[in-house]
Amino acid sequence: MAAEEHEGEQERDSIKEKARLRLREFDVRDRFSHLPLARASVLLPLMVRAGKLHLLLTVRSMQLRRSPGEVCFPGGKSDATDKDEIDTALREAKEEVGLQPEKVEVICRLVPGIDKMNYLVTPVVGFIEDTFQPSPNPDEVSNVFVVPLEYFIKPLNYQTVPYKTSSGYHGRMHSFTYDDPEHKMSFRIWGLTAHFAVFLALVIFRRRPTFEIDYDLDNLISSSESYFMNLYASVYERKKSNI
Ligand SMILES: CC(C)(COP(=O)(O)OP(=O)(O)OC[C@H]1O[C@@H](n2cnc3c(N)ncnc32)[C@H](O)[C@@H]1OP(=O)(O)O)[C@@H](O)C(=O)NCCC(=O)NCCSC(=O)CC(=O)O
Ligand SMILES: [Mg+2]
Repeated sequence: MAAEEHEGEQERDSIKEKARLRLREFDVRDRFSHLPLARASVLLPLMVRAGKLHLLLTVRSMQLRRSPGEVCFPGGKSDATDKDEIDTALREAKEEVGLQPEKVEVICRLVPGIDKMNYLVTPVVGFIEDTFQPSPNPDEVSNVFVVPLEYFIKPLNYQTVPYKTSSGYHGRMHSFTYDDPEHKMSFRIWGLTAHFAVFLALVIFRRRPTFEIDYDLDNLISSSESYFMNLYASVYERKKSNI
């Protein structure tokens, strides 16, 4: 093996090892699995390219009823046959982009989010091979692209949108526009997907982003969990009053 190649491999291994250690500290395992909401999972697929961590994202097909044309992670609703949130994420990633489950090194589950249909959405983080070639299922996915993870703390094109959910919860929504040199296209990453990407970047880099966030960086675990619990409480109160 050539010397530079060996160096490249070592560098990649050390980037991955650092990320693994940080991510494991934030693993929530099944701590939120008992909550009485419908469930979905997404896979946050990480890979190392040119010495940097990258995140793989998809563009939803225009035919889909829910969120057509929006950028999201591979993922979907839980199926009765899924053992847990990890199973759901891996099954959906296989269906949508042809990623073989055995080619994913699952690292952890992060604090969930809640989507506009009140699904509890669990992000599952895993490493995939840097050489992975997606085969998107055209019924569900119209495009696949990768973004350097750092973009989600140091973006070139960023907007923040204040919002209020139907349950009355006030928050901040991130919106990134990423000019992808590979596709020569711009992608807009916002909402729940951007929320997960930012959190992942904060966990791994522990650096202050160039925009404002709703977490205390010095207490990221507890502040991300209280952010979620506030959101959950507002959804739950509303669900109860609708019964
Ligand atoms: C929550 C989710 C993980 C749930 O996943 P999916 O919606 O992909 O669910 P899924 O994969 O199980 O199925 C998608 C739909 O496709 C249908 N479907 C499945 N196979 C199909 C096929 N072969 N042909 C046509 N349709 C098919 C399913 O029946 C389902 O329809 P049906 O649904 O009709 O049963 C995702 O929706 C998500 O990531 N949402 C956030 C996206 C986002 O960030 N958008 C930007 C901002 S908006 C935002 O942030 C607010 C928010 O979304 O909350
Ligand atoms: Mg899906």
